[in-house]
Amino acid sequence: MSSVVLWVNCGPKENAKSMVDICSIGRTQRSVKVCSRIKFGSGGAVVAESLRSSEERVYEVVLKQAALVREEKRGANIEFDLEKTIEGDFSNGDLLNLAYDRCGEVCAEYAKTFYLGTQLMTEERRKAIWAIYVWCRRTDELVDGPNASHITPKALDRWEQRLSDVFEGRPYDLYDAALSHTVSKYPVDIQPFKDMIEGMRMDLRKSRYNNFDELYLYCYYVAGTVGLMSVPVMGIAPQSKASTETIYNAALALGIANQLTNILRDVGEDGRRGRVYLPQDELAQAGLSDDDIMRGRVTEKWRNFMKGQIKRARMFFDEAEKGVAELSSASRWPVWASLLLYRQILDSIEANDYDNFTKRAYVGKVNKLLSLPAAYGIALLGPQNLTKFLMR
Ligand SMILES: CC(C)=CCC/C(C)=C/CC/C(C)=C/CC/C(C)=C/[C@@H]1[C@@H](COP(=O)(O)OP(=O)(O)O)[C@]1(C)CC/C=C(\C)CC/C=C(\C)CCC=C(C)C
Ligand SMILES: [Mn+2]
Repeated sequence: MSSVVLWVNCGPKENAKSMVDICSIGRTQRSVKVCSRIKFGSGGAVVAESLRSSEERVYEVVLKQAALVREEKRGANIEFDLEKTIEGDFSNGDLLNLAYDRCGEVCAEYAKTFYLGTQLMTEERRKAIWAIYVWCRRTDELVDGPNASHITPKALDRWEQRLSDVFEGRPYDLYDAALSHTVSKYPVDIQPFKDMIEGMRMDLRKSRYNNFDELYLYCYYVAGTVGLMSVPVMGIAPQSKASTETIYNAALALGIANQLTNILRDVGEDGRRGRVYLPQDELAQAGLSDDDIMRGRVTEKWRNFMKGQIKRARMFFDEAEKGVAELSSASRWPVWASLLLYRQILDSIEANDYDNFTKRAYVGKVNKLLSLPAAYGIALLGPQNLTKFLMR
C-alpha cells in the first residue's frame, strides 16, 4: 500500500480521537501524548501511523531489544567464512584478529579516553565494542565528515544495504568483518543500527526541531541507539535483579543525555552551519528565537533557557546512573567514565557563564584523568558506597 505522511494539526485531543484512535501503549506512568501525525492509505483511509509520542515509539524498540537479549537470540545466525568475502592470504582467525586490531586503532585515534576505558573489559567484549564504535563513527562521518556534502539519501540507502549484508555475514571490508563477527556472537539486533542511519537521514532533511518530542526522536536515532547496541555486548551482571527493560532504558537514557549535552555544547558551531537543535517552542516560551542564536549574545533570557536545558540533560544522566550497576562488573568502568566525563561538559557550560556561542565547553586534562579512577571506584563500590568510603 502506498501512503503519504501528512502533518496535520489535529487541535485538541478530543478532535484527534474522533479522527483516529488514540493509541495507548502500556508504558505505565507516562502520559500518552497525542501526536498529530496521520498516515493516509490508498483511497484516503487513515492508517493511524502513529499518534504516540516519540518516547513511546522508542520504548517499543527498547522492549524488543530487551526481549532479544533475554532470549539470548543472536542478531544473525550466520556461518562465518571471511575468506569467501575478503581477499587476501589469511586464515579466518588471522583476518579476524587483524580486523579487530584495526578497529582498536581507530578507537585509540579518535577516542583516546574511551579506548583507555575499554581496557578493563574482557578481551572479547572490548573488541566487540570497538567494532560497534567504528561502525557508528563511520556512519556519523558520512554526514559530518569531509565528504558530507556529497552524501545523499541514496548513499545512506546503500550504507543500510551494506549493513544488512554485514548482519548476514557478507562484510565488504575489514571493519565490517569485525562487526559481522560481533553480531554473530552477541545478541545484537539490527534495528538500532538501522535507526542510527535513519537519524543521519533526518539530519540531511531537517535543521529545526519544533518541540522536545521531535528532538527526543533525533537523539534516540543518533545516540540512544548506541546504548541499545552496546548492552548485549557489555553484558548484564548475573546477580542483577533489575528487569532487562530497566537496564535498556538506562542505556537509552545515557545516549540521550550525551546527545543533549553535545547539542548544548555545540549551539554556536551548529548555528553557524544553519542548524538549531534546540526545541523551537521552548525557545519561543523563553522569549528567544533563531535570530538570538545567530547573534550569539548571552543574555539573562539565554541563561535561564540554558539552565532548563541543562537540568533536563542531567535528568537523563540520573536515569542512566540507575542502570550502570546492573552491567557485568568489567563493563561498568568505561560506562561510568563516559558518564562522568560527558556530564562534566554541562558543568563547563555553566562555568563559561552559558556562553556556548563563542566558547567550547570541555573537560580539562586533569579532570579527565581524575575521572578515570573516580569511575573505577564507583564501578567497584557504587556511588553511595564510594562516598561513604571516602568520608571515613
Ligand atoms: C545501562 C547502561 C547505562 C549502559 C550503558 C550503555 C552505553 C554504553 C551507552 C553509550 C552511550 C553513548 C556513548 C552514546 C554516544 C552518543 C553520541 C555522542 C552520539 C554521537 C552522534 C552524532 O552527534 P553529533 O554529530 O552531533 O556529534 P559530533 O560533533 O559528531 O561528535 C554520534 C557522533 C554518533 C556516533 C557515536 C559514536 C561514534 C560513539 C559510539 C560509541 C560506542 C559504540 C561505545 C559505547 C561504549 C561506552 C563504554 C561509552
Ligand atoms: Mn557528528
